[in-house]
Amino acid sequence: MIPVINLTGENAKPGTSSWVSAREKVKAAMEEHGYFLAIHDQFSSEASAAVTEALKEVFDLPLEVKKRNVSDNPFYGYRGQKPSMPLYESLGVFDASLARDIEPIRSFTNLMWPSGNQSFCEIMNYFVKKLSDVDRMVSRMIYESYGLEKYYDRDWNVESVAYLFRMMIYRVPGSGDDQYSNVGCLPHSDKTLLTVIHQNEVNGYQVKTKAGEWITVDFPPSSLLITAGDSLSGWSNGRIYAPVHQVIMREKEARYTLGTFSFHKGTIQIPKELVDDEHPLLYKPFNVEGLLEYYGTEEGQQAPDLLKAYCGV
Ligand SMILES: O=C(O)CCC(=O)C(=O)O
Ligand SMILES: [Fe+2]
Repeated sequence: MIPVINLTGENAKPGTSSWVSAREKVKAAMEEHGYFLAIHDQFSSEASAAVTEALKEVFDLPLEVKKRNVSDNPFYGYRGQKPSMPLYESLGVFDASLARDIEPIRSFTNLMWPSGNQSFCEIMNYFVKKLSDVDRMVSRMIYESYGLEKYYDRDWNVESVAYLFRMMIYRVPGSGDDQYSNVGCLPHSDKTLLTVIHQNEVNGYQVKTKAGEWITVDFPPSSLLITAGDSLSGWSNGRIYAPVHQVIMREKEARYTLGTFSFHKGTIQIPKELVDDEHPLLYKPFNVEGLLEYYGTEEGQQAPDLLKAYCGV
């Protein structure tokens, strides 16, 4: 039911026949489900344990310290204390150069611990690199699978794609102000191109199928969840599905996750190759700032199909 794709070994080597077959599986999963679990051999269980410890350490800091994590965009900084999501808190680091440069993570670390925290900085930087590498591998596969590799370097480079890095905690139900809520995260689709999530061993992520059924995603060890967002769905002229998902906490331990969220910095325009009689143009050119802004409005919140309401033809 849940697509699982191996992105290790030959499958991760562009040009090999294994890569081509993995690529076709990625395309099929993204069109049918809008997400898949990637099997990935790069995280040792020690690295996963270390990053979970680091997440505990940062979320254990006093609220006023976490609230120093502010951003111009309300979606990119500290989020928490929301009555509708009493178990949830998250911290964000936004910077285009995140994948190549330790500086944004270092300045976030220094904001949380003015006297420094080298091990936190190193483990987060390691994960940001790995997750954004997977984002780049998967996006390359998607471009190739549509025969659009000629646009890949133009579209998915350090100038055009920005990575938001987000750390998240979902506390055990009963531990928040609302004793009865098990809502970790309310239903939504991501506004990203792609989202890549790593979790500790606690499940809770649920995704809604096209048929409207909720399924809980059970992450195998060392796996990553790759989800398509509205930006990529729009770019693909609706071929790729951006699934609605939520987090429901049913376990006795907190769930810790971290993820990279890729955003296109300029205007997204559907490639002409993806428009034909069978696939008439669905969206006008759009940008993600505008989409996020519209999402924040009353009208955007009510829209049954956000992208269509925002920039539908
Ligand atoms: O933490 C997770 O598993 C998912 C979080 C999520 O859906 C989001 O931040 O958009
Ligand atoms: Fe999400």
